[in-house]
Amino acid sequence: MTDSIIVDGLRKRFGSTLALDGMSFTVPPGRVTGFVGPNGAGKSTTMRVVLGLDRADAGTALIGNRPYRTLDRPLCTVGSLLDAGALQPSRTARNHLLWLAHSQGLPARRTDEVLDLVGLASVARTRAGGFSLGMRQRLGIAAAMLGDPSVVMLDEPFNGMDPEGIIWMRGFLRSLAASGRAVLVSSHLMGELQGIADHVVVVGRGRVIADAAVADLLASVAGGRVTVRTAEGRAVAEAAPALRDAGAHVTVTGNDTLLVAGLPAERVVNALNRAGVPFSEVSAHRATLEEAYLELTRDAVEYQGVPR
Ligand SMILES: Nc1ncnc2c1ncn2[C@@H]1O[C@H](COP(=O)(O)OP(=O)(O)OP(=O)(O)O)[C@@H](O)[C@H]1O
Repeated sequence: MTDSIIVDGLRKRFGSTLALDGMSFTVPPGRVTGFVGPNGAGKSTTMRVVLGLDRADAGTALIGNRPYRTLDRPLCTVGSLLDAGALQPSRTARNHLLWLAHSQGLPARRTDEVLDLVGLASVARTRAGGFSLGMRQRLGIAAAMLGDPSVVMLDEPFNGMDPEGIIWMRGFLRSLAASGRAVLVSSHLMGELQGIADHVVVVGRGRVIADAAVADLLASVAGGRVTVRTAEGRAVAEAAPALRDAGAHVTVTGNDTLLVAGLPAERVVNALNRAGVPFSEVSAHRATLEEAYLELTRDAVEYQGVPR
């Protein structure tokens, strides 16, 4: 599979709101790309434009080098889940999918295959109106997979899922990428993306703030904070000056503990050894994707709580 999503210079205004302000990124095949940003950053609008549901004022959105509207059999190229609530509550899960399959000229047997795929085979003949949000998400994903698409785009698929559902979703998204599909997943749950996304596109105020491999993003934000534990009483008088001489910013956090910034762990060890300060621990902090995200989006949050 070789299809990508290519978003280039999208602009979209709703009245006085500039929802998209030059949104540009690519989602290549074979990996999970996380699409993250604060409320109102433009994630849903971007996905709607890619799917031809909203028209951009400027810019282009292509799937496999073609605009969505020109695809011959859209469900066979791109599968999407934007709103899990969008179903006929009186239809059974199977009939919902049968109706969709029929409208796209897809064989009826695909409905049973995708119900199996998402773990809903046992409730195939239950009315979807009674489904929990997590089950609706699964049904929405089953619908997205009907045409065996090469591109998959899911808006907040973890919404309403219980822990078991979240574990299932993680494995499912990884398997989609492993089979060569281009996968775009929006989420507020940064912890979830850390486990599954290879790459993240971070957006704020309608444009891209960061477009990077998860590993690179974490390294850039880690900031090299290191915790040091010395022998009792030697943190202030001996370790701190030695580390400051080596160029570190040092905060003494206890009688035998220090927090060091601006010096990698190996150089912290070297400085302590040179000064003859015994220590029992030198540990580098690993930034989480959540920390990286908060740092990147600090200036892009539309609604920020003001402490009173
Ligand atoms: N149909 C619409 N009419 C008016 N304004 C809209 C419409 N759709 C989106 N907007 C506005 O455009 C901006 C971008 O919204 P969008 O839903 O794309 O953001 P988002 O990143 O998906 O946010 P969330 O995480 O809250 O879903 C917001 O300010 C939103 O209020």
